[in-house]
Amino acid sequence: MFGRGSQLVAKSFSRNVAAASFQRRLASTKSLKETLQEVIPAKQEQLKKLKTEHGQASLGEVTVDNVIGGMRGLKAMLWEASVLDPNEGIRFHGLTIPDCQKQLPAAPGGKEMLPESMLWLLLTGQIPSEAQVRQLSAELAEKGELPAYVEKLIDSLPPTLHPMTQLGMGVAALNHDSSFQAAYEKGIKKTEYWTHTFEDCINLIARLPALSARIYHNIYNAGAPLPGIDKKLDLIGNYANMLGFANEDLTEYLRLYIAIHGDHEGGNASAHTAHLVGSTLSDPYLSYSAALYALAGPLHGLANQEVLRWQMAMQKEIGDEITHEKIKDYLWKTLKSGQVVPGYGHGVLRNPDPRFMALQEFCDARPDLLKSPTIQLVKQTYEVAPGVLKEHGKTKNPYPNVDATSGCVLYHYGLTQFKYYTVIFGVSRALGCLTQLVWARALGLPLERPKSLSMDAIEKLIKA
Ligand SMILES: CC(=O)SCCNC(=O)CCNC(=O)[C@H](O)C(C)(C)COP(=O)(O)OP(=O)(O)OC[C@H]1O[C@@H](n2cnc3c(N)ncnc32)[C@H](O)[C@@H]1OP(=O)(O)O
Ligand SMILES: O=C([O-])CC(=O)C(=O)O
Repeated sequence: MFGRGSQLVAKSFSRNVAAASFQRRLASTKSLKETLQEVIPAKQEQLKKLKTEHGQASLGEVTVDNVIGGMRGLKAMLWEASVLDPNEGIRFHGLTIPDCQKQLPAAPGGKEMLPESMLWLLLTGQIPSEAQVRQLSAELAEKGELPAYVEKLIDSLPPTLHPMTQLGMGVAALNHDSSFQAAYEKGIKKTEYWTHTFEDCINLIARLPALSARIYHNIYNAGAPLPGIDKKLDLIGNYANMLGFANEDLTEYLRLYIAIHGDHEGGNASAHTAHLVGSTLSDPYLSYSAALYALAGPLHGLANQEVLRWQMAMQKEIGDEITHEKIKDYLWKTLKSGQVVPGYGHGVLRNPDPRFMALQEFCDARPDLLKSPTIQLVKQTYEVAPGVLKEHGKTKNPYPNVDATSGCVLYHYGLTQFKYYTVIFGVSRALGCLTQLVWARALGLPLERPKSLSMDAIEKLIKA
């Protein structure tokens, strides 16, 4: 799929990062905040050097297409934790998803990397030791209870209100207790911004499972008991428990899902929104609440809900005897009616999404998932859709993105309420968005304010 040369360079780079990180993992017992404190000065120095030595270096020109085409391809944002390659997909501090699967600590008795481990990697660029991850899980459980006023707010919402609307409201309301906002009002120095931002980010990540589970409970499970936080469980062990799913396979799936959806460089709509809002020094709760409403759009995170809706409509129409020919006809019907095929295409990727591949591998390793009609239909659609989209000739990327499969596994395990699926994505994307907010404060990044142009102004510039 990729050039052999670039594959070898990528492999050796990833091995080097992996070896260095592994040594650190064996050695360190420092807390997340202490580790972060250690790595900040070198990054601050790197930024200073870039500014003073290369501030005027060009990274490419800006075309009219960039301006009117959703800024596609424009290199215009600093984002530290991950970089997306159009062909290879995402790397977190240089590590691919398989690298992370090998190196990041799992839950006791589990196999999948923990989102806590991914958070550690995103924030510090280092692989944590098991002891460090257990300590972080315990800290998150300790901080995970919702304040009573937020419980009351969520309980007062109509169950017909979309779960993503509820999640954004709950996250915004948590800013009542923002450490950053309180410290800013008191008048702290800029060098102290990051510690308060960090405190808010950790508190928010800790509280997302209880908030998200409460939303699920109120809408789909009212009347059933809602368990509290178990201080001995990891973040997602608790989330699954509070959702009412004690199934260990689903819990492992959620750990993998939430770890790999955590960050997708900075230009995606949710990450970019968090960064933009955060650049005004809005606190992490308000910044991430805004990001959630970008994630709730069907061209972005909500596509995982749309895939299920689309797939079920297809199944209803073509019946139980599913063939490639029938799927092909349904794909053409969707395209000819002017709709997009959800779960396919991407703003940057030009190959199948490695997150899609990782979730497919999870299914391939489990006979019950392989037998599931919902998951079989994902595979059959994957066998046909790229050909149809190529023939249709519009999309630059005819391959599946992560949303093509993520919800189908949830459906198989009994989490069938697909309007809820983007909330799970929202629990995950906090890892990357909040990491960047901490770094934006530690690096003193400025207010984001690009220049816009009217069409007349563009024409004037072209003539000049
Ligand atoms: C986690 C994530 O956010 S992953 C993305 C999730 N979203 C989806 O799966 C929704 C379906 N996909 C899409 O709508 C698009 O591929 C996007 C929004 C993801 C990317 O959009 P773009 O970067 O503009 O894609 P691209 O440059 O290939 O678009 C060119 C044309 O192909 C169309 N196209 C792109 N993907 C698809 C698709 N899956 N089905 C049909 N048409 C498509 C676009 O709508 C556009 O049409 P237009 O010229 O009439 O406006
Ligand atoms: O990168 C993007 O534009 C969309 C995406 O896949 C994500 O945010 O996970």
